[in-house]
Amino acid sequence: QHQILVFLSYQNIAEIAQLLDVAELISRLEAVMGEFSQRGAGLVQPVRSVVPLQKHGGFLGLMPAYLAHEDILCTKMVAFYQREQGSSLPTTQATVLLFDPVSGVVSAVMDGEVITARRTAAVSAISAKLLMPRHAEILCLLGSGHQAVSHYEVFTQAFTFKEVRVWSRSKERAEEFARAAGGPVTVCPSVKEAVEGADVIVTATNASEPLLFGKWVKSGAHVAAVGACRPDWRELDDDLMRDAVVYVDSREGAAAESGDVILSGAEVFAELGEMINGSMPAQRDKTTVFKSLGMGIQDAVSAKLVYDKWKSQQ
Ligand SMILES: NC(=O)C1=CN([C@@H]2O[C@H](COP(=O)(O)OP(=O)(O)OC[C@H]3O[C@@H](n4cnc5c(N)ncnc54)[C@H](O)[C@@H]3O)[C@@H](O)[C@H]2O)C=CC1
Ligand SMILES: O=C([O-])C1=[NH+]CCC1
Repeated sequence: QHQILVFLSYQNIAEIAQLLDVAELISRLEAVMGEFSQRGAGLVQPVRSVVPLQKHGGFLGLMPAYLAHEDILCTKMVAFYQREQGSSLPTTQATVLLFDPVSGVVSAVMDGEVITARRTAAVSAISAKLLMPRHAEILCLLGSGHQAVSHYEVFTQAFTFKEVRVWSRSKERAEEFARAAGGPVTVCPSVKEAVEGADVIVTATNASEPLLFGKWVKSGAHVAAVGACRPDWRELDDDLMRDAVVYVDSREGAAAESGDVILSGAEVFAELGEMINGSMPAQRDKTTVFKSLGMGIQDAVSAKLVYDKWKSQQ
């Protein structure tokens, strides 16, 4: 009898978090990103289709992927919105469907919150591992929402920093973030003060105008830019985009969706996967930007990890 895993309640979100081990996830993401950048026939992932919800200031993104070698068929549906400050509605909500690729039958329906948060931070951590200064001491997080939290968790698990800073539009939110963090976090009153001297900067905001300016960024620093996923949204200014060596998760994705890339006219140097598979170098000594947009293959390997771990416990 066919059994479908349904992980959609609040309790299930905690279960997914328990099943999705960060170290395992990083290793699976490295493998799939490296394979993606070879553009072999074994991996099918169209650029995300995005349906604008103009009336509501939102978008619905559809993110299918098929990984032939591991026979993983998956799609994520993610709704994301630009909310007024203080709105109680969530900005990002996702659901992940995993299929049996032999029959096409759905094998799992999962809430996508943990998968989206953790796999995005894990991909940023891979970029930082390859591109941040060798003796990085200061991590700076811009934003204090879901992605900022997951980046804090994954980065402090993967690396050791002497200082972690956070800046957020709302000082109260930044203070809440610092209180909830598992270690000391300095709350900074401005973006400038937060980023000055930082070795690694994560931008994880819903901004649509640049908030991080190149003139504030230390030479040689690494920026993992996670927000601004629409062609007319920005987090980074032109100076930073043009002066830094720019890496992306997918060249096609960046050309279609990244306002920071499209509007600055910056050249994309390489994909993260090209560094992983050795076809392009990691320019660690330069100032670097990793522009992340999110990919269906990342959700697919994450969902498969959760599913396999759950199955092994049945
Ligand atoms: N690259 C990727 O794979 C993914 C990217 N994202 C993007 O990451 C960003 C953050 O997502 P979440 O943490 O889930 O959202 P969230 O709503 O939990 O947090 C958003 C943060 O941005 C801040 N913010 C909102 N508008 C701002 C503005 N105009 N200027 C400065 N700060 C502002 C908020 O105060 C909050 O700290 C979003 O842009 C989202 O679309 C989300 C999922 C995956
Ligand atoms: O990859 C993803 O899930 C998203 N990227 C931008 C908004 C959601």
